[in-house]
Amino acid sequence: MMIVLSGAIGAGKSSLATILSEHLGTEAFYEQVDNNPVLPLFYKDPKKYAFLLQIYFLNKRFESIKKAMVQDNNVLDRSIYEDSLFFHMNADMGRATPQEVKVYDELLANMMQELPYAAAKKAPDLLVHLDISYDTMLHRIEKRGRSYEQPEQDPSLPEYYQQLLARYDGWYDDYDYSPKMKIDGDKYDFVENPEDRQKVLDLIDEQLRARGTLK
Ligand SMILES: Nc1ncnc2c1ncn2[C@@H]1O[C@H](COP(=O)(O)OP(=O)(O)OP(=O)(O)O)[C@@H](O)[C@H]1O
Ligand SMILES: Nc1nc(=O)c2ncn([C@H]3C[C@H](O)[C@@H](CO)O3)c2[nH]1
Repeated sequence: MMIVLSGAIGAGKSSLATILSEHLGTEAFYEQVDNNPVLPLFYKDPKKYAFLLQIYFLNKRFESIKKAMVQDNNVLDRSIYEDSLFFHMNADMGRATPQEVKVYDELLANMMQELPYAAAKKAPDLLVHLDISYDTMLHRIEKRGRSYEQPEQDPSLPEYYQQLLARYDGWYDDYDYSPKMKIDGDKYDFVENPEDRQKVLDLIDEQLRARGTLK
């Protein structure tokens, strides 16, 4: 069983990946963040580092999907499809050249052809999208405390975060690579509240059962 989690910055993907993989007895594969040497550079100088960061993420994402595919059962913290959302938004903000966008899009398409699920041999069984409001996003970013993500470091970050959330709405509506479901990340505190955690797990189990993925 392959489950993919999606959602904006601080939506709770890593937290839910841990909870869900423990619940299902599967393995969690996390996005490389704290050991990512390019991410702090990007936040300091997005124009200079947007393309390099994107290549870094694409490479790591591909590596982690390849590892995940070896196991039959896994939970992936963020999908490869969202990387492109980030990059195109940054490009529209003037942080990547049209040539960089072309190279990235072609490389992504090439790499996707190598993924079994891209070839429709094995799509994810379910995409679980964590939907959060702007206020929740800021609160969670503060709570987690990565210094380079804090709005005090850069007054343009609130606008960046708002744009990202707006793009995610359209992205989820258009996503059609696999079955999908949304979880209200404002409503359910699955990190601190055991009752909320159980409700979220029940909602996901229900979707997996309806599709015969979970008996
Ligand atoms: N549903 C929730 N209720 C309360 N707190 C939450 C919830 N989800 C996440 N958090 C808290 O918000 C912070 C961010 O969560 P997490 O790192 O899981 O998000 P993420 O989606 O993986 O973020 P990113 O994409 O930036 O890596 C953490 O401090 C976590 O404890
Ligand atoms: N520019 C850019 N492109 C991506 O593909 C991408 N994927 C994640 N991130 C940033 C968001 C969080 O700060 C942090 C953790 O998700 O990494 C990205 N940033």
